[in-house]
Amino acid sequence: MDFLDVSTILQVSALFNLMAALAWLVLAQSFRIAPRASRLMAAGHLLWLLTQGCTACMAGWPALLRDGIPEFGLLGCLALLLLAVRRMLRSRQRATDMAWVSGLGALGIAIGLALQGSVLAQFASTAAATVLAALATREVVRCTGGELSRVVGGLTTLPFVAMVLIGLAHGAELLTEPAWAARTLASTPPSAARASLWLLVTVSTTLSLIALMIWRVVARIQHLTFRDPLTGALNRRAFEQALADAQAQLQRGHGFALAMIDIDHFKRINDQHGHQAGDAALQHCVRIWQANLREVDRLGRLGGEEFCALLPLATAGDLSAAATVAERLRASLAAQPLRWHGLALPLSASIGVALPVARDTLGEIGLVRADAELYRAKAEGRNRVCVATPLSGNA
Ligand SMILES: Nc1nc2c(ncn2[C@@H]2O[C@H](COP(=O)(O)OP(=O)(O)OP(=O)(O)O)[C@@H](O)[C@H]2O)c(=O)[nH]1
Repeated sequence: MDFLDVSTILQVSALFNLMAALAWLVLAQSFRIAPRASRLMAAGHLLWLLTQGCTACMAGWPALLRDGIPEFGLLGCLALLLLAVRRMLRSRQRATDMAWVSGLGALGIAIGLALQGSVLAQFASTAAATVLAALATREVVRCTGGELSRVVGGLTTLPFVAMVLIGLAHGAELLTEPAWAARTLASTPPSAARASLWLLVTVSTTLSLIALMIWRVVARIQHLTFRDPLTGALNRRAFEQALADAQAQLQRGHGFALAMIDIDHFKRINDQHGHQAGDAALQHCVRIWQANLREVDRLGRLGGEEFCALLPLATAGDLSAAATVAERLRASLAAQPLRWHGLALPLSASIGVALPVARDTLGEIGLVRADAELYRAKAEGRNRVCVATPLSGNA
């Protein structure tokens, strides 16, 4: 079939890489969407385009260039892809592993070229590129696992897995078929099947990255909608929704408790050390409390320096379990002062705990009672937990 000849596929691939590079640049420059990741992706596509372009027209070039350009190009593209994936997913993974793998790969290619054995150069670039693709796969699985549905997560990961498999197959081919491998990539144009496979992988990897970017934008919008921008705790609206949901669960026998929390003498921090210190104190408190809560617990900022923790209970009505959690929140904050410009600012909080009642559809009774206990804790000297006696009608 004419439309499947190698040069047509390579032209389509070149056009695709050019368009993709431009699209990533527009996203980065005009829309400021994941700008660094988008720029890295654009650089990756342009490098691939350049590599393909050189490969197509270097018949008369010195052997060193003919053999070296495709291998260094492949390695560079995979390194850029891994960096882009990590930026896109806001991974905290350092780039040390990427630098080591790329460095060793480049060294292997250089040794292969110096020995005039393109097999070694090809093998080094394939091995390093495969490891980089595996690192990118691991990153995608780690960052999206549990966050995306299985189908979407699987589809997004698939192109990266395919890259690893192609790398492994090519590596095995180089090792087991030395007669084939003795010919260089430059002197052996890829078959139509191989060129199509690479085009497919390039397109599907780009689509995957776009899916990850959309996921990131949606996650950001959700964060802005449901989270307090300063501390990352749920905002009031989201917390009230969580409370209403928990109340609905209470009717079905799933109990929960409310712990109303207020930082003690917070105004003093603002007055003595400035508003920025106050903001840092709020972030410090939430960081500590989140670390002492379970995944199922919900922490909301109701306003100013007032927070509320919604604590699902394993046993409905188990007030002592809720009191234990509240005491843990209090004690952990009291034990960890805020480090601020060389000072250690002690912080404490007063906490009121109450059990909601099933007859209250919106959870307001629970909130009011937890609030009353909070004020009792303040009145009794602060930095303490006060627990409400259960009302009749508790689930
Ligand atoms: N830095 C900062 N301060 C805030 C924020 N929201 C509210 N505040 C301040 O928090 C302070 C709350 O003061 P008060 O209500 O008197 O409470 P307090 O000083 O903690 O006293 P007690 O609760 O009685 O222990 C006020 O000065 C508010 O301006 C915020 O987002 N950042």
